[in-house]
Amino acid sequence: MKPARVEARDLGVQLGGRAVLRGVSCLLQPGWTAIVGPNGAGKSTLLRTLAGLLPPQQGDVEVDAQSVSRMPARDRARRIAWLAQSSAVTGDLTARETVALGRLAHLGLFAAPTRADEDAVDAAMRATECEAWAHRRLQALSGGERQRVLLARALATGAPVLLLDEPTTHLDPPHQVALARLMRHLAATHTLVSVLHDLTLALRADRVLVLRDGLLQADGAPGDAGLHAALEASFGHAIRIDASRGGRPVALPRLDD
Ligand SMILES: Nc1ncnc2c1ncn2[C@@H]1O[C@H](COP(=O)(O)OP(=O)(O)OP(=O)(O)O)[C@@H](O)[C@H]1O
Repeated sequence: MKPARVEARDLGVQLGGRAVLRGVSCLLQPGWTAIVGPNGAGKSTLLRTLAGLLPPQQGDVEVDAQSVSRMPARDRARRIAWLAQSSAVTGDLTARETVALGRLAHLGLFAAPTRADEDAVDAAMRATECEAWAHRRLQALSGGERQRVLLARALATGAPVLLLDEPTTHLDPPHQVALARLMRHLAATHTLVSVLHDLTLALRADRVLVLRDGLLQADGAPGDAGLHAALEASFGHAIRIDASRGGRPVALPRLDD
């Protein structure tokens, strides 16, 4: 799979009469980019706009120099996979049937899944460790189990661009660690973008974008002093970035001072 390059230029999005994104530009290269920022900063809106699900009133998004807004839906689905922040679950599908939906854009009309489609579904379920519930109904799974199935559906698409909105939501600590490892692994072959609230996890990405009030405040590598300053400014006095531990920066909550 050839990793893709995603370019957002001067994005402006208004929702309910409010400017939610204001002139956001960024170039997302193969590797792992984390998007962080306070609640309501516009992170999910940016991800939906990058995915081509929300047409911006201003600016454009291109994947490998092709505008996502003009891309046929099937092409878009093969190139960009999106994991929503909270997915409403309806219907009676099993976990495996849900993951198999990720292959839809690869199937011809009325065509049965090929061996390659079945293998892609199995591999995605193994990657997020959800094979054990393959035949259970999605609706009957816990929040964390369901999140892993929905992540597997995104992986099963085989899309080079993965846009994950708060993928660690509902996951227990061991599965948060497993997901962090998976994201590092996927970053070698994908353009992976994840919205995260866990700043220490975000500082494991190759690059971190800080969004506040719809404006891009910083775009830097985890070691950049400018990025640390933007994080501390964006989250007020609630956090402190400590760059000294084991050579990797960590975000510490200020509980006692
Ligand atoms: N459909 C909508 N109509 C009006 N306003 C909206 C709509 N969707 C989102 N907003 C507003 O846009 C702003 C940005 O929302 P968004 O979900 O992108 O924020 P976020 O950074 O992802 O927040 P969080 O960390 O809380 O998930 C918020 O103020 C939100 O209330």
